[in-house]
Amino acid sequence: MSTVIKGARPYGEGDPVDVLIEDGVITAIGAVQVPEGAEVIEAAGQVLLPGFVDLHTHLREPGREDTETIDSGSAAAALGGYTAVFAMANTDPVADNAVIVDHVWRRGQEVGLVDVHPVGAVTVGLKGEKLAELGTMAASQARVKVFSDDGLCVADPLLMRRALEYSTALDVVIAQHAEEPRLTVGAQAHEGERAARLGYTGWPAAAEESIVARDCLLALHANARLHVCHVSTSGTADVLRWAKDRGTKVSAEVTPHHLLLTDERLATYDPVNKVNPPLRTESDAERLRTALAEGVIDCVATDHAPHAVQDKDTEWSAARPGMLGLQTALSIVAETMVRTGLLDWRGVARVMSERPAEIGNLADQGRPIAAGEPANLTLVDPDAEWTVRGAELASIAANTPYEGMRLPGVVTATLLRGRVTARDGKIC
Ligand SMILES: NC(=O)N[C@@H](CC(=O)O)C(=O)O
Ligand SMILES: [Zn+2]
Ligand SMILES: [Zn+2]
Repeated sequence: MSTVIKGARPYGEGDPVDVLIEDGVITAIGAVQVPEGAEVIEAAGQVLLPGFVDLHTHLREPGREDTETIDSGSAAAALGGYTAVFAMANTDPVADNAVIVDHVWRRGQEVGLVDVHPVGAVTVGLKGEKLAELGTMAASQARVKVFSDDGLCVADPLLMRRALEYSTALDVVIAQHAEEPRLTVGAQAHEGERAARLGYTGWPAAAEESIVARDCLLALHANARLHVCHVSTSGTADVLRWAKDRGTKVSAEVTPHHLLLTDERLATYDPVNKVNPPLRTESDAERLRTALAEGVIDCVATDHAPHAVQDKDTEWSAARPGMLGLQTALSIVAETMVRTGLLDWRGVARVMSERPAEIGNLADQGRPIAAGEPANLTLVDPDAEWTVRGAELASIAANTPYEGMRLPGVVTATLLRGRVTARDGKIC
């Protein structure tokens, strides 16, 4: 089985080249003779990148298959240019044991569009009371590499410390949803002038920053790896810079929506804009963009969070937090980071593929585009634009905050180990 991508520009650099892929591996780059019977993808100068890796996806299976399944979520991921995603543990039942994580892993392999790596829960039932069996999950068929109670914060400092200590022996990473729960009781939106005017209880920046600071110190003293989920404030960027300068093994992600959207959206009253952590101010978003460009924030993760109409289309306070992200991530990064000159395409490869693959400890993802490397690839038309329609996205739920927006950057093909999983907006 061979495929030739004709006339692509790896990392958007240099003259167009042909890429020959045989048996899932890149075997030649340059002017390639098309083998008999090979599948040909005419790239016409488009940008070729390593397949994207999402450290933070909610696929809702098991438990809420009315909003997303491993099948539908894998399709959304492939169409968005992803070749691997990490599926969060806040399912029903919770992914806090080997049976559930193995189901998620196996189902992902059956669907075959993207590698679905289950995230294991840190605490039993996400209850924050006692540690889940991290070792059993790490040794299971799913080989769990990332643990998180995402949706909830591991707030107890003693439990968090233990989790970090165990993680070093298992060579896994603890990903924290940084939210001091005592500071966010009843919180509905970013604590600031806009929330105050609408009478919403505020979600203060310090609720995030205080946990990030605490966890960085715990990780430093335990010599453990910590990953910070969905950074949303400029103060968190300050803490991360400080911690990294001191040698803390901390990594962090930012979501596309926190790069682009702000609490100005509160004025719409539309709960499609409700998310945790909340949309912050313009100056926060600006700082998150520069922190990502500088590497203070390591990568982009979608926090793709599908929700049913009845859980979203209600009054603000009753709506669930979360928004879709897999199929729009590349375009939001193109809009906020590439068009602004903050990142070139090599930088996009770093924040959407290489760094997330390293943090998630995936040996076969985020690899260089070179002969001998696995053919996990994404082809992007940087000049094309498209209009977002929630109903047309592959997810079962349709809660996109970008409805009707015209965005730059179109994923034209995704290849997983040489197999074309998505092409021109269709699943293959
Ligand atoms: N981001 C959200 O607003 N919601 C997530 C949970 C989470 O990531 O905290 C969800 O599971 O819906
Ligand atoms: Zn979260
Ligand atoms: Zn999440």
